[in-house]
Amino acid sequence: MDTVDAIVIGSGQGGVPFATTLAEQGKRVVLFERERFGGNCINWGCTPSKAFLAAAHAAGRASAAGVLGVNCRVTVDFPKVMERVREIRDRFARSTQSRIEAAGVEVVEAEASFTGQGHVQGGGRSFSAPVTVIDTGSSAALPPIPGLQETPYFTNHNIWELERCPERTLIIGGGFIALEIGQGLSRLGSEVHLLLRGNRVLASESPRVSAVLEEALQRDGIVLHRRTEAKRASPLAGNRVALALNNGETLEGDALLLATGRRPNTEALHVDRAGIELDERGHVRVNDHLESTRPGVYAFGEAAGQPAFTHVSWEDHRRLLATLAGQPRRRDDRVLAYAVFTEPQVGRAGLSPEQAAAKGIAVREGYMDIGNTNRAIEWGHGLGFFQLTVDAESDRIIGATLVGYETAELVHVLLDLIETGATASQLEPLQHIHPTYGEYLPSLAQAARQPE
Ligand SMILES: Cc1cc2nc3c(=O)[nH]c(=O)nc-3n(C[C@H](O)[C@H](O)[C@H](O)COP(=O)(O)OP(=O)(O)OC[C@H]3O[C@@H](n4cnc5c(N)ncnc54)[C@H](O)[C@@H]3O)c2cc1C
Ligand SMILES: NC(=O)c1ccc[n+]([C@@H]2O[C@H](COP(=O)([O-])OP(=O)(O)OC[C@H]3O[C@@H](n4cnc5c(N)ncnc54)[C@H](O)[C@@H]3O)[C@@H](O)[C@H]2O)c1
Repeated sequence: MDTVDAIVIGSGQGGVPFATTLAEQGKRVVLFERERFGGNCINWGCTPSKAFLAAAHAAGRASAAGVLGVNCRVTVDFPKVMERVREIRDRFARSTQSRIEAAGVEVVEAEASFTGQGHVQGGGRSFSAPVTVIDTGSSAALPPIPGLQETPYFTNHNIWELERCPERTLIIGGGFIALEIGQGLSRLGSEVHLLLRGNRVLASESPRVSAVLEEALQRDGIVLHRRTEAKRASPLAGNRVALALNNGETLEGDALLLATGRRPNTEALHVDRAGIELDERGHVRVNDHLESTRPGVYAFGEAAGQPAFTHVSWEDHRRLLATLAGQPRRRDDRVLAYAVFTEPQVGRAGLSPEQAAAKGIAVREGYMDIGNTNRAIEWGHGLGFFQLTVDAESDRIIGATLVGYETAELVHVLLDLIETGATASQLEPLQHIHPTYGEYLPSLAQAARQPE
């Protein structure tokens, strides 16, 4: 058993900068990784999905350019698309490994687990440290469908190995992954069917977000099956699949993608041996400062049940470094922002009106149908809206939902205004560049003005 200054389990989006920062300060740091360097985001999440969507949206935009008078015949070299996706993923994973090694972090390429004494072991090595960080992320949660284990299926983990575009893809789920990968496959030539357990896509967002996305997905030719559950999965010849549905129908496809949420990677850790508690969903139970029920053992990112976004895990590493340095930071001390990278995109920051209502905050709303604006008409973008949530009492901007072209970029304006405590009255007189989508943000603040 070896004593070091810090142990990090998992080379995810928070674990790597946490380990390298301490190592660069001269600390002895050991990092365990059981699979590929860079975790979910680089290998099976953000990086491959966004490289894939770059190709898909290029195809989608070219196919839709007829409204501009530009007629394109799109042919997709699917193997080349996927080769590029994997090359970018592999490049990012290699550069993560180089970064870890250059910082002087000791790497153990093995699965880590706790011993009864609270030490961490793996790959025939055993360590103890005053600070241990669990950054083990999550994996796809599989729906309990009879026959699934005998049926070939994809998750976000293996879909990037596809060599041929499936003629017909069945996707279970209507959340982030189903929408991004589903729209991507559709734009690259697959007939995509989304099986929604409920009545709408992105059910965690306001219904008007779902309505715009559903319209966009249907324009792409995606078939939505509402209130539809698979009762049995079966393999067919040639790696094809059949799903028996709750409405009595059977749907056959060339590929099945499961996109039904996540489960934390905490089983293999045997945390119970070290007196570290998990919550009912398997996340490491942490306090406001990301410390587990065992002093000196911390968890962040998805393993700790933080919102499942890369920038949240990354921010968690800064939160923990600051906490260890005696500064007052909490696990939720930033405004949550995120985006769905469909077309149109969904850019979100802070509270939706529904979330504000659930917290008992009285709000005013600003709303604009962005499809009718000059910019959208000039560019031929028909779909989208901008929405602003303003605290009725303080006039502060507390949330925004932007659905439209590249709104994942634009929403940062509002994120920064929320973070800095700006009011709608401060946004309203600002001057933005013409002709941009950004120039409608002051008008959005005006739309949220208190009726005189
Ligand atoms: C398809 C998809 C697309 C996504 N797109 C985006 C996006 O565009 N933007 C965004 O912000 N987020 C996105 N996400 C979410 C984002 O990828 C995750 O929230 C983020 O990677 C979580 O980081 P983490 O630090 O919690 O863990 P991870 O990045 O998952 O890292 C955990 C690491 O721990 C390792 N590990 C697990 N158990 C052990 C063990 N016992 N011993 C040793 N090593 C272990 C794993 O192998 C892994 O490398 C996407 C996710 C998916 C699935
Ligand atoms: N752009 C991004 O930042 C991005 C992209 C992809 C994923 N992510 C993160 O990863 C998380 C996981 O993505 P996801 O799409 O797997 O989860 P999700 O929570 O977004 O969606 C899960 C979907 O599966 C459905 N579902 C759940 N259990 C089911 C069952 N048993 N049968 C049928 N349907 C079922 C839900 O109704 C929902 O539609 C996201 O919540 C997000 O935080 C982020």
